[in-house]
Amino acid sequence: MDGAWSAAAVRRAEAQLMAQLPPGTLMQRAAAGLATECARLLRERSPGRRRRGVYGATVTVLAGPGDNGGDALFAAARLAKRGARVFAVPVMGERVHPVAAAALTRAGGRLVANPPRRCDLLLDGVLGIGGRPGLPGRAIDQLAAIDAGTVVAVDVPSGVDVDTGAVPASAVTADVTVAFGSYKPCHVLGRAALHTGRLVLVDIGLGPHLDPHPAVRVARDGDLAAWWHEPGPDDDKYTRGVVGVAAGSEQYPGAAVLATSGALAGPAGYVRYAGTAAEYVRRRHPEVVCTQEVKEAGRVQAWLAGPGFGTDEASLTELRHVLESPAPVVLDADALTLIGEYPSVLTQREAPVVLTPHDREYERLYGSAPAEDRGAAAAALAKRLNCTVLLKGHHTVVASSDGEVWANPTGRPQLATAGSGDVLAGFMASLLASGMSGTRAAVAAAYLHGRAGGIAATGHRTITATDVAKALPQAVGETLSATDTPGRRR
Ligand SMILES: NC(=O)C1=CN([C@@H]2O[C@H](COP(=O)(O)OP(=O)(O)OC[C@H]3O[C@@H](n4cnc5c(N)ncnc54)[C@H](OP(=O)(O)O)[C@@H]3O)[C@@H](O)[C@H]2O)[C@@H](O)CC1
Ligand SMILES: [K+]
Repeated sequence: MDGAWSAAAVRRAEAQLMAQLPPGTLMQRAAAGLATECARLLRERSPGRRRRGVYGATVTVLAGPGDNGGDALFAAARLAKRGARVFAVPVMGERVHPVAAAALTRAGGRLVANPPRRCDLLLDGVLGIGGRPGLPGRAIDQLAAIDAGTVVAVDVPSGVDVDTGAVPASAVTADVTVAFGSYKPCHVLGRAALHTGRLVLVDIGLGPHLDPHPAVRVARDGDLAAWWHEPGPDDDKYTRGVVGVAAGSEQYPGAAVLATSGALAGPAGYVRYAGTAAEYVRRRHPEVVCTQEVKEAGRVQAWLAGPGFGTDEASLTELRHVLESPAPVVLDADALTLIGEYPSVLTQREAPVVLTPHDREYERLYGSAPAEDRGAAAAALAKRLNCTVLLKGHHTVVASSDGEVWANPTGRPQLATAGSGDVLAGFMASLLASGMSGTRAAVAAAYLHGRAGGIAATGHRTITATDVAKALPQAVGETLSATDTPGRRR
């Protein structure tokens, strides 16, 4: 697992580490890592650039008043020593880190008010973890005026809200963000994650001093491999878990087909379908056992209810039957609308429930739209309803009822396509049926679904939900084989 730590937590760790080191050591570590990454980027081929390499490259620094500007100026001094033409623009009056500015001028760089209109690399050293959201006017003007080959954000893209990932005012949009010591929530949450670009972590030795509980958790391949229940020689289709899917209707049979596709791609051994689209499900998936009603479906280890399910009286009755079962449940789409109208159906439930709202469904459940702090928004709903919440978005967030927040690192805009959520929900129910906890099932499903979207999109501009379902087994295979951690057996 990776983590993202708040600015305050980073400062606490930094203070502990700095007490053991000569002054300025951490800034030099940060600047060295930043310069290395910049040099690597300058060596890369880039369409708008005439030459490759550091020597002769034009590098512009937007330098703010604090240590973030200091990091940028020290890194730029290293590039100037290697022959780059460096121009640094102080963006808060004349306030710049004095020692770093002196190092830059000694190395041949220049402090200027008007840099060249074009540069190969723009270093955003305006604001770091001491920044409040928004940019100073001079930074906004320079960003608009400069045509930069590559924009590198120093530690964080300036202007974003570091701790929440909100972007309430202007902010830098980076191609690459070079983070020091640890990730921060803005790198993985909300709209700020879209400003981050590719994320590079420079190790400055902060790790042992960071609080063991990050503000936001980020799953990695190894987590998935450790959580995945690999079938053993004594397993059969029942012991691997049975998934029940209550989805689709005569009007929306596709939701039933897609949700069962997702369920079939998961680790459970058996998929049962209950609903009025049975004929369509049978035709597409002969391996699914179909009934008309939830009560006829028999025992399952997890239910999915909701996609294409309808919101009438009959649907509410079926939802009640699902919730009466002692099994964990994923509630999606129409089931969320029903829960919004009849919240009492959720009370008295002991087995885990995972809710998968998009923003409008969230509003129906919570009474107001999710706040820009999407981690906090998901956690508030999870706490209120005592459920796991998977809040969908370009960076999907999962929150447990006890306040753990996870940001999903996979996924792409093409996944916002009809039926993609049905596949996700069915797959998640299969993970639950295999014995994963509600939060892990939600985190793992988002992760693998995003990865499947990536596989399906390779070489294509558009993808369908069916493509995503078909790519899920490959996403699982690649994820589980990408690590040496053996899959745990039950
Ligand atoms: N932590 C670590 O381990 C390490 C940290 N390091 C580096 O230090 C960075 C943090 O540096 P930092 O504390 O000096 O804060 P930073 O963000 O540069 O600027 C604060 C200044 O900006 C101003 N200001 C704020 N918001 C504003 C706004 N919207 N618009 C305009 N002005 C605004 C604010 O002024 P104020 O208004 O408060 O007087 C204050 O003067 C960190 O991100 C990393 O790069 C590494 O060197 C080594 C290891
Ligand atoms: K920055």
